[in-house]
Amino acid sequence: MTFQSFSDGVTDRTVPHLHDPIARYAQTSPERPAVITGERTWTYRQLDGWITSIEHRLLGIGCAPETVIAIEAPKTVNTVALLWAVWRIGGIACPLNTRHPAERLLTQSRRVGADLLVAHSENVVTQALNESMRAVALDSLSAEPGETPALGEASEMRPTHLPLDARATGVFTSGSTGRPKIAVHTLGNHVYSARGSAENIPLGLGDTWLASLPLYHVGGLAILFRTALAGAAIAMPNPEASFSQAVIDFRPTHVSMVATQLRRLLDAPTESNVMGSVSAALIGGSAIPAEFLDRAVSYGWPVHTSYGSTEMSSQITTTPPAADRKTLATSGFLLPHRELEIREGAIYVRGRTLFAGYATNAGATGELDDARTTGGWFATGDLGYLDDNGRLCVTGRADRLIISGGENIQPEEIEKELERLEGVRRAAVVGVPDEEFGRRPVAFVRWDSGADRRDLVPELRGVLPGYKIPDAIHVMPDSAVAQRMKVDYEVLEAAARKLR
Ligand SMILES: O=C(O)CCC(=O)c1ccccc1C(=O)O
Repeated sequence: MTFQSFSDGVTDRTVPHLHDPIARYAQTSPERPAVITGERTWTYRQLDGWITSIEHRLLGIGCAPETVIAIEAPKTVNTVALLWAVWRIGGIACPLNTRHPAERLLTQSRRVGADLLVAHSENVVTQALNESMRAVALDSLSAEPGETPALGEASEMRPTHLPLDARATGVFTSGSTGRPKIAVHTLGNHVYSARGSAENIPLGLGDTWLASLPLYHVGGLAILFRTALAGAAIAMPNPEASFSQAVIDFRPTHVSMVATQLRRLLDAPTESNVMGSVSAALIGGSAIPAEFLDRAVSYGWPVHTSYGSTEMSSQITTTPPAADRKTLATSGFLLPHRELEIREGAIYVRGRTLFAGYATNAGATGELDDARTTGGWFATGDLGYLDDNGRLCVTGRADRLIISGGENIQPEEIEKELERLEGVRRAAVVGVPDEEFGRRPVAFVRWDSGADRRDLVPELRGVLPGYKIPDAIHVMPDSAVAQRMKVDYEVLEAAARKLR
């Protein structure tokens, strides 16, 4: 049994309140940019005033501490202002995936126990009202006040201390299979996540973090907290703009991206110096194929690889600035305010960034399923180890492990090798029942357009032991691939059985 534990070294007593960072910067550096869009810049003073006006509208329609507010809203400055207003009144914001159809949005609003649905789409508001749900249009609620209040006026109206142990968000986890769970975070979870992040990736006055991830994912929300705590600015790209265009337009100092965005950036017909303004590119969400990492490193891009989860309020481990190639191949070092332990090859975590629990049928305010084992540890479901230097190496998901003839096969390892081969855009490996071995791996690949579609088995033989060579390699059906190249393994398991 491996047993290694890192403490965050924090010995101070829990600070129960946070001085609202936007109100604070509105006082101390009112003219500093808080949000930048293609059209204009909002200063901390202007954003603070805007938040205050939304706060009053929310209070005016009966919202109070612990009110659950489901939000269907695009990634815009209005949504940022709305979110901070919800946190100011002590509400619980549940941002919904805007790609879902209206029916699903209403179901999700019910699941979080929403007292109010704020929706960008008129159709969603109408349908909600038809089903006697309380709903209001984003535009009417978060319209910018006609006149921005004079300096200091806004923040003096209410106490601006936010309780860190209050529930602040309910986020739908993007599990690869099954019904998404609702992870409920406290405000303190997000705040300590941001503080630990800042100790590894410096962020300060004058910096700009591109809001390149959806606000309904924890990685998008984390950008709000990191920038607000640092007095930095968020750049809100036009929803139609590509990632590379947004980087060119805003010249941000910081970006967050998933592997697909990194790949698009590498493939974009721009020069390698597109990242010239960027001092930190945080890459998370999944493992990054070695080939992309190599190219990014060869361009000198300041990448940070990371391992995080919704339940841990984004990053858990991250590589430091200017890490060498070997370190970047790992998920990096444990950040402050988190603890990590490996038990029998499985990754357990706890600490100040660990969420409050999953919402049960009682919604985001009710009793939570706190999902912890003894000692407050949370099983991430991921497998991995800490290397001799204390860097985390993630090897795969526990629930995807294929046991074949008594041997453990981590499908992610085969996927990684397949994706390294010329012309393979995406690979997915699933286990299928087998009389002789119990289970055997079967692979699916998605080819690049114009790729030489060939038998890949001989190439795999050079890099994998025989028992890890898939019994078959099929072309991935379109029905198994969702947005962002996310694969539905359940669809593939069914397909693999049929194809046998
Ligand atoms: O894996 C997860 O669910 C969290 C991923 C995440 O938050 C993230 C994803 C991509 C880029 C940056 C981040 C981040 O940790 O901020």
